[in-house]
Amino acid sequence: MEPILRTENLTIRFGGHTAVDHVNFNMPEKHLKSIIGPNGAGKTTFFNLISGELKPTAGDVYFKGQSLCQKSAIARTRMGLGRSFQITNVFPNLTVLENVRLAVQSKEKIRYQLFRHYKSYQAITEKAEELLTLVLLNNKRDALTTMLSHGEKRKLEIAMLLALDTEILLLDEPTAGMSLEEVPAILEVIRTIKNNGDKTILLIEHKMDMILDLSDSIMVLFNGQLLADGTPDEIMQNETVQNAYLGGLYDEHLTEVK
Ligand SMILES: Nc1ncnc2c1ncn2[C@@H]1O[C@H](COP(=O)(O)OP(=O)(O)OP(=O)(O)O)[C@@H](O)[C@H]1O
Repeated sequence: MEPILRTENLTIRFGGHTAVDHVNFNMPEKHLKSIIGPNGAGKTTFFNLISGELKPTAGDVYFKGQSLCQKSAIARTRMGLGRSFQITNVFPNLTVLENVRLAVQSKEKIRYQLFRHYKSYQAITEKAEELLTLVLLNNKRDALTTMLSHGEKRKLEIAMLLALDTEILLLDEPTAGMSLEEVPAILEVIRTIKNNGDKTILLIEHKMDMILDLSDSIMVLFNGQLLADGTPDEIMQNETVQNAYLGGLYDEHLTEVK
């Protein structure tokens, strides 16, 4: 079966530095794959190449077998590749519900262009509320976005990404900058999305316990190259990964690999 997403020799150079170096990877549908690797390994750059924010120097990305090299980031989102919003893209002085409603509306507008009457307005609100419940944020629906904690903002980003209803979700460090108490809620949100069974998820994370808990597979980037790709067990036992990256950096007491 054709993977839903794959890359072929994906490469980008910044001046003399090759940040992503001939990466071949593929994702089966409805799979959750995590990307790990030390700082500067090329994880975010790899994401940006997939989402279309960066153009590769060589190689290509394929969505359901279709080449994406000529597709803009917006075109890729329309096709079904969603990347989490940065919170800077939301309206800080609107409420949480209003922001998600706008995201739902933008998706519906793309599809139907017919949202003028009350019934559809109500449907949008209901969809937004459903998403806020899914990300455990419904209790903050009437709060101004600017008042949210960091963890709550990350949940809002996920709700807005889900509003776009894309088949693939690209989540770049959803727990970055969170307090330890906030992490389990995000873990729960991602687990719920995964268990709903209709999304393919690509996740960049540094928290090893979370990665091992959630992932169907893990790929390891190192100096822009794909060092390994396998099940969590395979990756934990992979000698090359141990020597190059995990060895000495990860033990059972240390939950975050940097
Ligand atoms: N626009 C750019 N111009 C020049 N160099 C860049 C650019 N973007 C990324 N790089 C370089 O490419 C390399 C990979 O960066 P990237 O941010 O993808 O790593 P990362 O694995 O996501 O790291 P982190 O875990 O710290 O987020 C780094 O050496 C970085 O300095």
